[in-house]
Amino acid sequence: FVPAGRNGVATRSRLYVISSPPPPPAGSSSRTSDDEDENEHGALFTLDESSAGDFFQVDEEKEALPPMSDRPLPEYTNTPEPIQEAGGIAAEDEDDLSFFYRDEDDMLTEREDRLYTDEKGIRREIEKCILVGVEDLAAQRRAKKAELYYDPLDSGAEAPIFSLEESMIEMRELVRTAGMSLEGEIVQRQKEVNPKTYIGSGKVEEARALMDEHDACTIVFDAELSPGQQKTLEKIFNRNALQNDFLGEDQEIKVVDRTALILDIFAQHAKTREGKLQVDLALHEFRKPRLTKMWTHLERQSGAGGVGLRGPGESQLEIDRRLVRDRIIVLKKKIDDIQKQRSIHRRGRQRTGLPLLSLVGYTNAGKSSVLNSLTRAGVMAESMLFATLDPTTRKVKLPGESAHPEFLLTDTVGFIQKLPTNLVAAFRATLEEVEMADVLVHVIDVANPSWEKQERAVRSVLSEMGVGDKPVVRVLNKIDLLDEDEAEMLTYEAAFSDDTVAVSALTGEGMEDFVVAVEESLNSLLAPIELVIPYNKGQELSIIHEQGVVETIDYRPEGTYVLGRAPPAVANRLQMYSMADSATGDDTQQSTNTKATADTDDEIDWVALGRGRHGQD
Ligand SMILES: Nc1nc2c(ncn2[C@@H]2O[C@H](COP(=O)(O)OP(=O)(O)OP(=O)(O)O)[C@@H](O)[C@H]2O)c(=O)[nH]1
Ligand SMILES: [Mg+2]
Repeated sequence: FVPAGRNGVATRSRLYVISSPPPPPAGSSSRTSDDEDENEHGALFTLDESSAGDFFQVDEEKEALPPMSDRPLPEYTNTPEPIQEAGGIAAEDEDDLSFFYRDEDDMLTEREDRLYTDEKGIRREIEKCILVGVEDLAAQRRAKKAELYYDPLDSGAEAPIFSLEESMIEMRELVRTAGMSLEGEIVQRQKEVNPKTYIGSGKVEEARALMDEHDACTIVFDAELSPGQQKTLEKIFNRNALQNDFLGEDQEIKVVDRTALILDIFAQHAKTREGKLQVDLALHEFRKPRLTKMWTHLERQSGAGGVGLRGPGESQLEIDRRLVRDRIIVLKKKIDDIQKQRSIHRRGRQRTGLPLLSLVGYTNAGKSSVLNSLTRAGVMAESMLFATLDPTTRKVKLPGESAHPEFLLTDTVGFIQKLPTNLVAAFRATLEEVEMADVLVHVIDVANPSWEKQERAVRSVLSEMGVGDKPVVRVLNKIDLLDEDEAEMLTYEAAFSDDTVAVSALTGEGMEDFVVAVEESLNSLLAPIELVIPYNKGQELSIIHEQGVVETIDYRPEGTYVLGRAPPAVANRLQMYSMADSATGDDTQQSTNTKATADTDDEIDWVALGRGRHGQD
């Protein structure tokens, strides 16, 4: 069994190490945990060992963190000055005053106001909306051209452009996930965008009439609206609303664009403290430029109630701006602190060292289901977009005589086309997991008619992130939903490809192939060796056995001949026994000894790996 954090072995892969470890379950061979799944519900990830079956075993512990209220309060230098103000923003003020005593629990409750609980205790949506789809004909034409020159092997390929219908299907799903009821749709095909209202004035009228007809209070645009466009549209719709007076006094028509809709879903799904802080930051960044434009009704010198609490000549708008600005500073600071904590955990994982695989893929592709099917980790898998927002890592043990009996698998947030970059940036933590991974597992929902475009959209994000050249295992998921011919075709295609497997995470079909593909991808991280090891260096031989793969072994007079693969650091260290100088092949001589030392920082702890296997033997 491997003691966590052996000295002198620097590793590339990482394992979460708990700072104050709970007692390991009986039979556990190493100590692992996830710093990320700090969860308010505590018991989201339950593990049913008995159901893990013969095939996969799960080794999992959960970090035992004290409840938030019991933890020491961090010190902040950027404390915003307390502001008290009567009127509409009182809640914000209160939040600022007690900022350090309660925050994450009270954040992001805005959404709740739009839901109500019925007599059976079920939450129901009250928000009716209509959806506006816009097809940019010029962009579509460009896309068609690009399609002609599309090179499937170019990992840096540009993101594909989804057709109007494909995009609308996705938007309907997003609207549903956000908890609204979709009452009607309007589409416009246009050559250029109307700078004031995005869509043409005729379409605005049409939308108004449709909203009128259905008593809808929200209009969702499948586009990124500028703050100015949003303001103009809101003005137009609300003027009409007031004239028709069907919404009552305090309800206003909201104009929501794609970014705002996705942010709303993120806000509803954020579970961990870090996730909530990140979403809150993204929301504030989103609102900041809209403050001036959108909330012009706040733009007045506030009267009663502000005495002593306002800076000289500060208007309501200035106060609002200051509140948002201060909040952004504090949120950033808090997130920074968590990131520091995270890097401590990461160093711990690096010491223990197991290969790290990261699940990536379009939202709803089945990433969490793949993780579940492998580990029965009980990660929430739901038929909604962006069910997962926080990275969750599990240790997976493979069966039998495997060179890589254990690895870590991280579930991450899903990608979506046209995702604004500032939103992506808000999920730095998740993206870091992807950057750190040795191998990416790209899960693709082949039951979705747009799966090829979705796959390309993901690949273009990956290459933007600079991880486009990491080894990838392509998982064609949900084959159970395809008709027989289609399923057969994809399975056939996968059988001819080293890095592609066709599976159903739901039924477990093809998961054995997945495991083999993972093994192969991990093997690709090993360097080929051909050595003759003197008999007095028997220890070196066992290291190769443990950490690498031995293909041929032969006992010769001068020592043991070994042909196989080993981690690059081991291969480099044993280079003095290399057969490279002799006439037989030269594939071990790929780096010098000096490089070997430089490389060690970047290494996987294969000793841990090998011993893990021997522990099972
Ligand atoms: N029929 C079928 N459904 C599947 C399969 N894999 C996943 N699903 C379903 O697809 C939905 C989405 O699965 P998730 O595992 O939550 O997908 P995800 O990629 O983690 O999604 P996000 O976290 O929201 O990005 C769930 O309803 C799953 O039950 C499969 O192989 N077959
Ligand atoms: Mg998920």
